[in-house]
Amino acid sequence: MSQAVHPLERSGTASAIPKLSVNNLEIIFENPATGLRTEAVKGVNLDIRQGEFVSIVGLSGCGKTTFLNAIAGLVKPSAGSIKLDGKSVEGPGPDRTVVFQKPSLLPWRNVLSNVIYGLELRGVRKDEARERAAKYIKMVHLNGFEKHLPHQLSGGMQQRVNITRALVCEPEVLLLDEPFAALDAITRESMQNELLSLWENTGKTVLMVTHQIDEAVLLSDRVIVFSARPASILEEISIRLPRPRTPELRDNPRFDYLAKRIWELIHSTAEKKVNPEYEI
Ligand SMILES: Nc1ncnc2c1ncn2[C@@H]1O[C@H](COP(=O)(O)OP(=O)(O)OP(=O)(O)O)[C@@H](O)[C@H]1O
Repeated sequence: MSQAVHPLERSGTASAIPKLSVNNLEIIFENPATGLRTEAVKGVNLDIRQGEFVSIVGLSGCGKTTFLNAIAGLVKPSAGSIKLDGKSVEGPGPDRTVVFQKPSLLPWRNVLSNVIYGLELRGVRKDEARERAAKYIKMVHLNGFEKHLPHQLSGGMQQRVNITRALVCEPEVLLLDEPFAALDAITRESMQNELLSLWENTGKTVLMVTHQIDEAVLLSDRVIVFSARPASILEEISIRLPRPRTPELRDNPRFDYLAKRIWELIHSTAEKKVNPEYEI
């Protein structure tokens, strides 16, 4: 198998400064009605390089989405810091886009119009917006469906529009929260392949939350295993498998070994006792 050049090397942007830098992150939710607190994230330190593909796995409810939302600027850290290109993240910004599990398309807008919506909000000229949208719609093989309304698309196609809508804004960092969870196995596999080729073509930095261990191994440069809540990093696993990655890689014994290792780590943390909430 030929070894593809990693987007990081191809772009020539390898730098000592991480793209994203999370330091001692702590997130505690407070319920104003009861005064009870839920500690979701505790003491997370993580650096992500430009062009890296990193996945986060962990038990349900451990704090993965909270962590991703903090990087998106949607959740405020209780302590610690998040830096993007060395600058503190204080809220949402055009440099980051989140793709959630459920497509949130505007039902009255067709595919093209949904894809260019974010560009309209950013004041991008109409002709430029259409040109950019056409490029990404083609990349995800949705050309021919530009005039379809969301309800005229399958779930997988809707999620492709959702991802296209995020990509067309050309964010520096793409944040994916279980983007393929609602899809059947076959559609999921084809979406994983599309995501891989999009990532290879665009060189974006990707941070993805997933419950699918094999998906994390197949796509990522690194898999971060979170502990039970409050999320802390249990282990970082480098995925040294050749690229381009194809589904056949699942037959590679190394793939099996890595997936089993991650599974064991998650399993080990399931034994940990978790307090649902504690009083201030
Ligand atoms: N807005 C909020 N207010 C209060 N508590 C919250 C809030 N959002 C999340 N939590 C709590 O934080 C903890 C972590 O939730 P989070 O959604 O980050 O977990 P997760 O790992 O993404 O779970 P899953 O894999 O099931 O999606 C949970 O105990 C949850 O109840």
